[in-house]
Amino acid sequence: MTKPRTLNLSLFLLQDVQILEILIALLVFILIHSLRQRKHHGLVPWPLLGMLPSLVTGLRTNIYEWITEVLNRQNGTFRFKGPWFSSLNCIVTSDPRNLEHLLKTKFPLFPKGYYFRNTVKDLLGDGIFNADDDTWQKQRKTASIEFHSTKFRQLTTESLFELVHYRLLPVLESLVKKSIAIDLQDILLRLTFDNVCMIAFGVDPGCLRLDLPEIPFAKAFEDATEATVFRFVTPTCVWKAMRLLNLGVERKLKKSIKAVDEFAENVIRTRKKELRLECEGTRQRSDLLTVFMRLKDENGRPYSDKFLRDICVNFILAGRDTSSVALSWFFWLLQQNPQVEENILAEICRVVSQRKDIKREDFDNSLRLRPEEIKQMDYLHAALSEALRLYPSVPVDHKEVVQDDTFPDGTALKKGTKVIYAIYAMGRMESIWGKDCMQFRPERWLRDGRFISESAYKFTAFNGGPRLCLGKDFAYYQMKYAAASIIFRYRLKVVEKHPVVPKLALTMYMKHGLKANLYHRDVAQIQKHLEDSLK
Ligand code: HEM
Repeated sequence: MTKPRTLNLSLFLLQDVQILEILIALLVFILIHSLRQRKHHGLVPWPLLGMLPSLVTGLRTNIYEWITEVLNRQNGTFRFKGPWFSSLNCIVTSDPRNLEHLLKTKFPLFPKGYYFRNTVKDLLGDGIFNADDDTWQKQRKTASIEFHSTKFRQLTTESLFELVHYRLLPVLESLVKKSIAIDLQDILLRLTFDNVCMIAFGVDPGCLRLDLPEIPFAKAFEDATEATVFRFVTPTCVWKAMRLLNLGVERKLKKSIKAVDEFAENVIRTRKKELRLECEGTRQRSDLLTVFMRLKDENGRPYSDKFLRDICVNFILAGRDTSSVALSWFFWLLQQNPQVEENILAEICRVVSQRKDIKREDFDNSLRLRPEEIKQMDYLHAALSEALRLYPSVPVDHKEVVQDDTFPDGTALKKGTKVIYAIYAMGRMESIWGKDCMQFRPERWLRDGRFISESAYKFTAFNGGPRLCLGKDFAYYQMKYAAASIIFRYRLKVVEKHPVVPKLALTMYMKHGLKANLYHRDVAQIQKHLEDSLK
């Protein structure tokens, strides 16, 4: 009677041992496989999951630092393998030779592509950031003519002057008087939002006011970009299912897009009304939205409200977030590099002291910088470029391969491959910027005191080739004007222990803003620079 039981037990143990052996063999196989793969790709590809576990580690820390570290180990290019069920496979590169190939030499082979368009379509629609081919070309041409017109330049100079002197500085002054710590990023976002609306749609939304009003649109816009970025790190089938079932992040996205749409629709409705009045003989307008409203599509019909909505949303994204987050990182870097701030102050005093009939007493709070003076500020231009090198407003960008090709570094590219170019990582590579690549050193941009620009394929903060940022000149002018006006009057001190980290979004916001106290600039400090300038 005991025999069969012993047999059963032996059989059971034997089975157990076999399972254990199989498991050990499998583990050894995975380990060897992973180590071999790691040699090739720098990241461990797990069966079924691909390199997803490594990506998750990156997402839990600082994703941009993680990409930089992997790219540094892999000489500037690596192939990311996602799980078998996902659409995360892509090539990530920071090699300037590849960038030139991608953005200029073989530009037609690398559109934004179906995957990108599909992922951001709910938010950006067919707007310029999300368009290829004819749709892109038409918007680019129209916007380019407008951006380079004298009228537009005049409009941008005047609107910025008004915003800085009648809104930004009074708001800062009132906060200084009340000794209240401010979120500088929030204030700058308000400034650039009002500014882009004024130049792109001729509308002043009045975000930057003394009472710093709650702007539901701004919150909705931030939530929408954040949720859209989440789609890039989620398998397509998963986010599509979540969208269908209206769950989690997708639910939030839908809600925030609704608020964004309402804002854009309101702008379009108001403008249409104004255009009708214009026909009846009131004042003429010539902002970007009006220009598009006067155009006809390929069927000779006016553009649809949906397309006009896309144009609005894309220009807000282009003009609002980029300059304000760049300025926030710039002020954060100044805090750690007080000598750079001192040099900027010295430059402002030197440039202004060249005015005819300038008197010492003119160097006070009422001083208003002039456009031609802003253009002479090469050191400030260099310092902003240096901030954008280390903290590019668009930290990564995306293209898709439409025909088999090979990168100059030898990487084979199959049709349909997604290519990520890591702009943040490019700014921090020793191979591109030298041993001091991590230092904030505006001098690297100067020769004999004059600003010298870098190749767009090394310094890709404004993109390059046919899709070079259309607002680059305006952005520099805007950032220089706002920065110089603030630095001349105030000293900034970031609140102690305030965490400064990037947020995962389409543009590189500071996750917790930039909480700081402002103090009036010491008059003696200004007078000293003035004495030096007048020597
Ligand atoms: C520091 C400020 C800025 C930075 C770093 C910046 C950066 C960029 C980048 C990286 C792109 C390429 C995006 C892509 O194709 O995926 C881009 C495109 C563009 N930018 Fe800017 N930008 C800035 C400010 C502005 C401003 C203020 C405007 C307008 C008011 C503007 C208008 C545009 C437009 C219209 C495009 C689309 C160009 C195209 O696809 O043909 N940008 N910008």
